[in-house]
Formats: sequence, structure tokens, C-alpha cells
Amino acid sequence: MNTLKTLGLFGGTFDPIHNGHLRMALEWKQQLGLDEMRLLPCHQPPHRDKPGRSSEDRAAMVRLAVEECSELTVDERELRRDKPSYTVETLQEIRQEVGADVSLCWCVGMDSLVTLNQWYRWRDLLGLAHLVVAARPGWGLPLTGEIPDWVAEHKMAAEELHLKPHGGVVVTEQSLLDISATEIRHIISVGQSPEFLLPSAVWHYIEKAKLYQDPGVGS
Ligand SMILES: Nc1ncnc2c1ncn2[C@@H]1O[C@H](COP(=O)(O)OP(=O)(O)OP(=O)(O)O)[C@@H](O)[C@H]1O
Ligand SMILES: O=C(O)c1ccc[n+]([C@@H]2O[C@H](COP(=O)([O-])O)[C@@H](O)[C@H]2O)c1
Repeated sequence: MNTLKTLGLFGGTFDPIHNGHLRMALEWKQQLGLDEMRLLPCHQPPHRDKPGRSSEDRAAMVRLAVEECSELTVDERELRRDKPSYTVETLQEIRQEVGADVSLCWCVGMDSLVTLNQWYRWRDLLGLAHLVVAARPGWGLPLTGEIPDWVAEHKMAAEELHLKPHGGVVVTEQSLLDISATEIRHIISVGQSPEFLLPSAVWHYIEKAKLYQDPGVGS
């Protein structure tokens, strides 16, 4: 059987992007042997309040972060759709661009998986891509319910990402960094430094643009 080109896609609000995201994206690419790994900053997160920072600021920080790592790239397509950034629509666009014979791997943390059944047309996701899920500190999948049943039905070995273009759920084990954007926003809002939690170029951008300085911004 021929092996397929594999394209990893990691979407996020990235408000701001941090080393937890970057480390995870890099580990996915390396551990799964993906040919490419793209970060996709979302424009309007479908399931949470509009971020206080503009899409342009959040995407600029992702660009700066990725400049420091030759293995990662940025895909800014969601910024060009002035509507909620539904993953199924992003995947439809990418599938149309790459054709049927590329393996698309939509990557999420476990906290995203536990609410997957609230995503727009969530059952259609596997018709377009695989779902790759990393365990995240503090987040476990419940043993019973709609999502665990769906995961059990579609669970697949990581090697199969190279053989099938879509349709499987792969759970990865990684050395995750316990960092969250919420924590970083809080640290900055109380006048402390978030250095070493995120790339220094991103911290310089935040300082220059005076982002996250209002009390209460951490929420
Ligand atoms: N430290 C981390 N380790 C593993 N996965 C993470 C980590 N931080 C975020 N993720 C995952 O990255 C994706 C994008 O997350 P997001 O941009 O919301 O970051 P966040 O740190 O969770 O932000 P917030 O604290 O604002 O919710 C999600 O799939 C989430 O599960
Ligand atoms: O398609 C949806 O309905 C949907 C609902 C929630 C989240 N997502 C996507 O999941 C990714 C992670 O979201 P977040 O809020 O954890 O940063 C991001 O790319 C979102 O666009 C997508």
C-alpha cells in the first residue's frame, strides 16, 4: 500500500500562543512523522466569547512564534472568513485544495475533545480528516457517553495516518507542558513577566502592543 502525504493541522485561539502549543505541535509532527504541521489561528472561536485581542494580533504572535521553528508553519485562512471559524468548513476548504489522497490530521488537546459534540457538524469531521488528540494535564475523557463511544468506534493506530486520508481518531501520549493562555493573560495583567512560558519574540510583541494589561483580562 502506498503511503500518503500527511498534513497536520492545529487550530487554536492562541490568545496568546505559548510553549505548550508549540511543544505539542512539534512533538506531533516528529512522533507521528507528519510531512507538514500548520498552526491555524482562528478568527471567531465558535464556542467562546470573542477574544479581547484582534485576530491580527493573535495571528502576528503565531507568525513570530513559528519564525523560531523551521518545522512549523502558519495557515491564516480562518482570518479571511468573516464568520465563526467552524473546523468542518476549514477542512472542506483544505480538502478541496489538497485533493483526496492527502492524509489530513486535525490535532486537538483532550479538553477540546471532551466538548467535541458541541462543534458544528462534528460527526462530519471524520469524513474530511483524522482527529489526533493529545492527553492534557488535568483533562481525562469520561468512560461512557456519546464522545467516548464515538472515539471507541473510530479509534485507530497512529501508523494508519499514513495509509488513510481521513476517518480515524488517534490518541497520542506526550510530555505536555502545563501552561495555559489563561494563566499567561493573568500573569501579565498583574504586572508579572510570563518569560519562559512563551517565545521571547511573542513576549516582546505583547509588551510593545501593551496587550493583556487590564485587570480581569485573564478570564
Ligand atoms: N499546555 C497545553 N498542553 C496541551 N494542549 C494544549 C495546551 N494548551 C492548549 N492546548 C490545546 O491547544 C488548542 C488551542 O488551545 P487555546 O488556544 O484555547 O489555548 P489555551 O491555553 O487552552 O487557552 P485558554 O487558556 O485561553 O483556554 C486546544 O486544542 C487545547 O486543547
Ligand atoms: O467547529 C466548531 O464548531 C469548533 C468549536 C470549538 C472549537 N473549534 C476549533 O478548535 C480549535 C481550538 O479551539 P480553542 O477555543 O480551544 O482555542 C480552534 O481551531 C477552533 O476553531 C471548532
